[in-house]
Amino acid sequence: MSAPSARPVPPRPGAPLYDVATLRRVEAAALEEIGDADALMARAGEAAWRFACAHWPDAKRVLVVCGPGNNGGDGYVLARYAHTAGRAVSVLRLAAHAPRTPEAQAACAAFIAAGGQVALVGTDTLPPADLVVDALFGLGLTRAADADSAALIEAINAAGAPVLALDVPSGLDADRGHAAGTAVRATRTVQMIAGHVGLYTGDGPEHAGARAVADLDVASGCFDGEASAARRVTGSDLGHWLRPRHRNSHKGHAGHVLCIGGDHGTGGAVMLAAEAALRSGAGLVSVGTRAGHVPAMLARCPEVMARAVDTDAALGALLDAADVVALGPGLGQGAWGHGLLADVLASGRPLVLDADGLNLLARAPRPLPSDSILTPHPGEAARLLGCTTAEVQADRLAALHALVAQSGAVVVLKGAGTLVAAPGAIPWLVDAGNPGMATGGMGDVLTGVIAALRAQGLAPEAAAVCGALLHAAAGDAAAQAGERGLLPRDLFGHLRTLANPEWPR
Ligand SMILES: NC(=O)C1=CN([C@@H]2O[C@H](COP(=O)(O)OP(=O)(O)OC[C@H]3O[C@@H](n4cnc5c(N)ncnc54)[C@H](O)[C@@H]3O)[C@@H](O)[C@H]2O)[C@@H](O)CC1
Ligand SMILES: [K+]
Repeated sequence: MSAPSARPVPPRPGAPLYDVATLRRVEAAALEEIGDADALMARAGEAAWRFACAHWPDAKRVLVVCGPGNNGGDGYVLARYAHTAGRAVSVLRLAAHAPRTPEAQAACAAFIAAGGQVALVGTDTLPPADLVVDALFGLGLTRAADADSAALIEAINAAGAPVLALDVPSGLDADRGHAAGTAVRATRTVQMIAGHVGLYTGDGPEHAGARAVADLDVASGCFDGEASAARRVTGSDLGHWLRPRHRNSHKGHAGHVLCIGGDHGTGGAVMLAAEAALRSGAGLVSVGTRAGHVPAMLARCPEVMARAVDTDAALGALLDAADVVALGPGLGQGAWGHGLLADVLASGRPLVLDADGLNLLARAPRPLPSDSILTPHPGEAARLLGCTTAEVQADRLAALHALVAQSGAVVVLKGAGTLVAAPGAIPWLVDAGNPGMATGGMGDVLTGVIAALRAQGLAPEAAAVCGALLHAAAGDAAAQAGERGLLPRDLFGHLRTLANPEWPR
């Protein structure tokens, strides 16, 4: 009799996202293969029109704002389809934005030949419309929008109609996810050929709205030899990492997490991390904290083994028993926290470092165990890098790479479009989470989740990305009841549910 087949392993998760330089090369390869630049633009404009019809089938008055480049060209093609379909189409452009490329000029001429009209627009209020199509700037944006373009973008945002952005919401940097000046706030964005990394992190999600990709039938061979800038994962990818437990599991198999932190006045932080670790499947969770917080910890969660760590001996015993240490929530930056960090680093235990653990590291940089995980928010990242939070947010991917290079660790850069990277690996982008999660204590929960997954045997990179995803997905589930007022502890029940994806038995 043959052995029962192994449970199916899903393919490597994540959809590739690309930077502009790579998309330009892919586009060039596609143009070479197709042999006709107008044909690719025709596909883009037609795909965008089909997308508009699918989402706004009843839009009678369609306003298309065209810029000077090929993004504007896509807009002229869409306008021709809309006009031919009998919609009331207005194409508007700034006087300075006459089509400059041969393809855009041809698309504009074809629209006019079909009976369409192009009007010059000032920077004042736009005429009423049921749908505004933003074809002002795409991948070719090279600097913050000039004054007239910025005013036009403001007019699009104030139009009071749904906005469909072609390829990129105009004004957004498609690599960095940064809106240096003003940028279109789209209802939806249809990206051409492949996903653009900047639409998924930083300012990107806010400006792009719901994102889709029109692949324009570009052959997969056009991507040969091209690396993605990031891999996008969503809650449906959790099953890749969260396998069912073996029937004969015992608590020793699920690992022992030690959470350390909770200086005077911030005891709740380490309690949140500890409970999150239990709800994410850690077999045992210990807490080392200030003596005054031990009774509250035990009252809140009797499954936790809470100890005062006011002496080195007490900490040593806890460290000996731990598989993974989560250090930082509520730690403070005083002598107590400083001493704990030094002792934990000396122990060489696998480490998840957060909050004041990171701030102490920024003040006194030192080597970390090679399998450490750091979970900075943009402010902590800025302190580690010696720059401003705004500089981190202006180029989150660059900040992520710099943190990995600096620390040699796996880094989770939190914020909208959380990024995760290990040394030498393509970053992960977590496409989940919501603004309701901008609440004190939410990061402490993430620390506990990641530590628990690490303790259950996931390698550092896997624990970090799966943990960030599990945390964000739990936040989304909790936000079903509303984003405002969402508390970190509202995630606990959802962590438990989502940590157990359905698997055929
Ligand atoms: N080449 C092709 O056949 C295809 C092109 N596509 C479209 O083409 C777009 C890229 O076209 P382009 O490379 O022409 O670039 P864009 O159309 O994005 O913009 C380039 C133009 O905007 C000007 N510009 C850039 N930044 C500015 C600023 N801050 N203020 C004022 N003017 C500014 C540039 O001088 C240039 O004239 C893509 O985003 C996509 O929409 C895709 O549809 C795929 C096919
Ligand atoms: K655009």
